[in-house]
Amino acid sequence: MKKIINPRPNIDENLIKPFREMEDVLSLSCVVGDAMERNNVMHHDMKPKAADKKIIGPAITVKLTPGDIVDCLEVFEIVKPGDVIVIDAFGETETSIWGGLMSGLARNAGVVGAVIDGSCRDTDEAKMLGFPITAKASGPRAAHTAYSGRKEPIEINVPIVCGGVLVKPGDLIIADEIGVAVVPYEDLEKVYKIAREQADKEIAAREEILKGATVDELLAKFGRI
Ligand SMILES: O=C([O-])CC(=O)C(=O)O
Ligand SMILES: [Mg+2]
Repeated sequence: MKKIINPRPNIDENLIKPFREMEDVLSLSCVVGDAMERNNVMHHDMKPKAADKKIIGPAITVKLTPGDIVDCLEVFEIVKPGDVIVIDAFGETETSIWGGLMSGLARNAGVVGAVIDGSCRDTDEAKMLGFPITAKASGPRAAHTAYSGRKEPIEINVPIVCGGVLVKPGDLIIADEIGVAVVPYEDLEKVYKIAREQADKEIAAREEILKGATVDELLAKFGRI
């Protein structure tokens, strides 16, 4: 059975940290998506299913196999604190490939969230643990792994498609209650600059609106709404 387990890529935390510091920015997935000309935004049905917490961190990717999807237990040996586990389960919504015990293992490893193009379960447990999961669906039926003992076929740290977007190992994931934006690793510096500028303009515009500014006044001052 196919099994590819690539090491974690080298990730410069200095490129990730400024995004982590944007945690309090409202509509963060929108702001970061805008900074990429509204590209690299996952499908709208990728939504939080567990803890009410933003997910910001570099992707450790998992690619499963349609028709034989397994739990990605080996990923816990590779992840580092701050990572996000991103799983391509081919949009399969009837078989969950992530559960509460896995959320606990991920949390213990310092993983800041899971993003799943597929289904998860035990979301009550993940909420109790404070572990955020963004997924397409949730439901009780799980993969065969616990019965079969098989942990393959699986590929870890290969390029995947998740929520319709290409995700390479090390790309930055920004997931909030609105959705998920993916910043390619090589674009981090450029996208951060644009996103920070937009966030600052929005903070200023929000204040003006609270004071009663009109559309024309806002356009004159900020160039856009
Ligand atoms: O049994 C599974 O497939 C996963 C699960 O429920 C858990 O991690 O708690
Ligand atoms: Mg469980």
